[in-house]
Amino acid sequence: MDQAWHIGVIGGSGLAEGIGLDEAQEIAVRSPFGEPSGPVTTGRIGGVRFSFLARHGAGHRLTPSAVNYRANIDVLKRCGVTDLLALSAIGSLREALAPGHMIAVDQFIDRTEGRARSFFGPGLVAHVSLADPICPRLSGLATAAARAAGATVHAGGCYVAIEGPQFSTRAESLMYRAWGADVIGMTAMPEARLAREAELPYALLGMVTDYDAWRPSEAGVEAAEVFAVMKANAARARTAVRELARLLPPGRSASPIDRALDHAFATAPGARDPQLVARLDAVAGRVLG
Ligand SMILES: CSC[C@H]1O[C@H](OP(=O)(O)O)[C@H](O)[C@@H]1O
Ligand SMILES: Nc1ncnc2[nH]cnc12
Repeated sequence: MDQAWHIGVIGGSGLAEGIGLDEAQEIAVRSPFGEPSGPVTTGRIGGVRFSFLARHGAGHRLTPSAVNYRANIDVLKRCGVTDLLALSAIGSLREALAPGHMIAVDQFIDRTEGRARSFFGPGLVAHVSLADPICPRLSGLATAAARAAGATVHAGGCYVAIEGPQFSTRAESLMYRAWGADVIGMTAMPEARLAREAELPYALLGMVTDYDAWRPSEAGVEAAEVFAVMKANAARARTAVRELARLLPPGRSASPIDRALDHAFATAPGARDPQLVARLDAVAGRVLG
């Protein structure tokens, strides 16, 4: 039987003020994985439930490396989110992806270092599939929603996630292009990995803010450029979320991602660490009981 949609939205740079939910309520949700970036704002658009979390916290306090991605995903799962839409500022590695455009990415290259990238570990080993890290259904709906909001939207593309906080050197920027990456950012990994472990279909709508550092005749990206383009496009991103609410089919049919953990566990039931299992009550309660 179909269930009700409950869309989680993680707002990135330029979207810390939220997405404009009706009947909005701010709730502090605790996580066994530590401090999330801030409270969750939960509310409605039309008949659809949404929960919003500002990735870098109120006032953009957290660096991409300091964001507790595990706690963020955990609290959204605890709120009952069924699907997760990430909104991010991204640099472009392709001429055709111009500042002001949006892109619904569908692949990742992960160059981040030292971030907690799994809910699982010693005492409960799990391996989920990440071949197709993006949910095609949610991504398709987000693409249509962004187009309905008036944006030029590119469907599909590869996002390389760097550790930051510095932007890339010209040599790195050229190397990522040669690797086949189309856009660059600092936050989608490990966010997308963790969403899959938490059985949350994940899509990422990126707002192109700059051409990074690969164009020979141009200076490399500066933060001011990113903030200015984001400021100019934040309203459109919010409209895209409202359009998404309008475009969602009335009921949510099951997704294979809802069962990503079905065959993922390597550790035998009797060998599992009860403390870790307890921490996983929200993320993996469906399979761990
Ligand atoms: C402000 S420029 C770099 C910053 O912007 C992006 O953040 P987010 O993905 O949360 O929108 C990028 O990944 C960096 O964290
Ligand atoms: N060029 C860039 N590199 C990394 N993250 C970004 N976010 C926005 N533009 C970026």
